[in-house]
Amino acid sequence: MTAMLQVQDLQKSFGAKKVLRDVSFTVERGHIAALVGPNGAGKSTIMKSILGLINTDGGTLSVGGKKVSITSHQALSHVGALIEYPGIYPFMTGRQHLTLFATGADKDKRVNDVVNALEMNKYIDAKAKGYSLGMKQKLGIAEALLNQPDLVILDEPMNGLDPQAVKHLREVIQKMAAAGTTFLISSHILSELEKLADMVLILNKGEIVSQTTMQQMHEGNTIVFTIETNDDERAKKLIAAADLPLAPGKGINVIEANAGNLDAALRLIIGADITINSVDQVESDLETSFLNVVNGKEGATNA
Ligand SMILES: Nc1ncnc2c1ncn2[C@@H]1O[C@H](COP(=O)(O)OP(=O)(O)OP(=O)(O)O)[C@@H](O)[C@H]1O
Repeated sequence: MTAMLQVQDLQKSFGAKKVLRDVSFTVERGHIAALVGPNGAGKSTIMKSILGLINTDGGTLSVGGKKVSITSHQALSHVGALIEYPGIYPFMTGRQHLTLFATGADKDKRVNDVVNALEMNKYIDAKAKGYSLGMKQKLGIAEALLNQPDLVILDEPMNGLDPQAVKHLREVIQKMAAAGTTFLISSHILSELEKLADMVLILNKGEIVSQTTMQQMHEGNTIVFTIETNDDERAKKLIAAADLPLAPGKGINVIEANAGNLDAALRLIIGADITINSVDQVESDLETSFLNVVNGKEGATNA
């Protein structure tokens, strides 16, 4: 089956600065891909390239099997997007904005559906000049989702949204994905992307350094146990002397790279008559994996 989004060897420089280096990835229909990376990594540049908003220096981009470029936009007729800040006209109501962008035979129904889905009824008929940051952001998202797109590209969609709205947006996106819509989403809120996406692309300095499913990311995570004792200093020395791997930090953080490391550490501590107060498994999450990959502590895993 043709991938919904295919990016192949994408290159982009701004003047002498190389911003994207051979970026390649594929997102299949109905999947939610998270694009994560430090500030300036090139996330928005990738998104703008896919949307044919900027010239690229090399590579190919295709949506639903059709090529996209700055001069060829036909493939984008079924793509919704929110890049950076939503364009808002202060003296128009939210509903007027949506009606302006709605396509298809029953525009009013499309507008009502998206307003209901994103719970914007209370303010949709007020002028946008009175909207809060979060309300404007939701209007921008509503525009992106309005026309039943096949592919949706959202750059930092959670910006300005309260936790309730973030949760609600997640549910709307997952429901649309289950019905076949494909998403490419960037965000700095990694904990949210972790709940939302099923695929993770980590971008660093214009290169995809890791491309994996969310499940593989979890499975590949290192498990760390933190042990608290009545004599951490002595316990730590014993563990280090036995060559058991310790993660940096103040407490005793044993890395369970091989099964049995925790057992061995606990035996050493008990054997030395040191009292164990607690043993906790440190939550391993997307943030840890992200930091590891970006800081070069892990090799790239290509799914
Ligand atoms: N129009 C432009 N002219 C010159 N340089 C640009 C332009 N747009 C982006 N850049 C540069 O390209 C690099 C990547 O920018 P981009 O906005 O794609 O990063 P990002 O990953 O989206 O960052 P952030 O997380 O901060 O939004 C940055 O160094 C940025 O300064």
